[in-house]
Amino acid sequence: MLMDLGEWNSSGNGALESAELAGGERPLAIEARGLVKRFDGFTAVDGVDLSVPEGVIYGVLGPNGAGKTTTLRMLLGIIDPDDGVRRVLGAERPHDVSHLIGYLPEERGLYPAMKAVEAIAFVGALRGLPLPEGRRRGRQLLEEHGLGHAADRQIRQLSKGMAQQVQILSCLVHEPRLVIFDEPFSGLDAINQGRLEKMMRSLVERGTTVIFSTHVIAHAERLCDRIAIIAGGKVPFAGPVDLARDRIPAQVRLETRHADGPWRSALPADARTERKGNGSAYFFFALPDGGIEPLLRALIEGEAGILSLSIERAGLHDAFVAIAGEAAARALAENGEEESR
Ligand SMILES: Nc1ncnc2c1ncn2[C@@H]1O[C@H](COP(=O)(O)OP(=O)(O)OP(=O)(O)O)[C@@H](O)[C@H]1O
Repeated sequence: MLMDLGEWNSSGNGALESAELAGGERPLAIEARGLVKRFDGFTAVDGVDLSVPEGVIYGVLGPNGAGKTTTLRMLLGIIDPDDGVRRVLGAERPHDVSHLIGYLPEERGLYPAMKAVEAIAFVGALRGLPLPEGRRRGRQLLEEHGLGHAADRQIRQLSKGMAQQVQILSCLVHEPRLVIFDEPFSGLDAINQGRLEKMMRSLVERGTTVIFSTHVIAHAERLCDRIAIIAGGKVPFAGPVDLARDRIPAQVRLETRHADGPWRSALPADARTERKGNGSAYFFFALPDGGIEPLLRALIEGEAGILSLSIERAGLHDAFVAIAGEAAARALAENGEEESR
């Protein structure tokens, strides 16, 4: 049964998460609680909570089949959830605010016979923008993004990447407050990926909220203020990128003049060792829970001869693999249990 957000918030637990994850006083562009979607008995999305503050770039990360597109479609009102609630730009029915939203679907496609500028104006018209204004803005957008030469060419005459860029611009022509891009980088070359990143940043500078899904973590790491990781239809992590990186310990790389000594007992038992010919050694291990200071003390007192020491925080890629991998394995095990019942 669907509940409303007020009801959900008063349950306590969710209100806490919402305040924690939304970051300060910013109003939320999107608030979703307990979204569930089933297809023929298969649960594709299984209780997704999302809080996206206005004016940020928010990444929805997940492996193939994780439930990203299904979640985005529920937020847009393209499909309805079987359970849970969502509020988009303050509206409980996403269709009421569709004129404020731009959307790039995972399946690309503009009418092949349309000219680029007409295609942009057409998408704008679907969002309530008068066609002549759509044509004017469309031409301007194409010029601004280095595609002025393509304005009067049919979509079928453009390369796949160019057509995708035109479609991305069509999402912006009505100057939406919220843009949802499903896998916007796939199909673009490295130069155009860079341009798209720049465009996303400038949208946010103007106050637009940008949500995009991806399985290319580097884009999210460069762009996002906040992310949600979806795996197996659930959200094992939602929040600031740094918080995700902190989910796995930093890696320590230590080089000592001596390879052995009583100080070795201060190193984690699973430290990987590489001995060098001159008697010195490298050690690689996860930063211990107690931090580096107790270890440093032992190394200094034991005269290990520290030659170099670096502590590297985990990248988002490694954090993603750990968080998503664990969640996907859990979902698989739960599904197996359900099937065997
Ligand atoms: N209309 C549908 N009918 C049946 N199953 C569906 C439908 N849409 C999605 N699914 C299933 O739901 C699961 C989640 O799909 P979804 O497209 O949301 O994943 P995704 O995270 O976007 O994946 P990808 O990164 O591969 O695009 C998949 O197992 C998919 O097969």
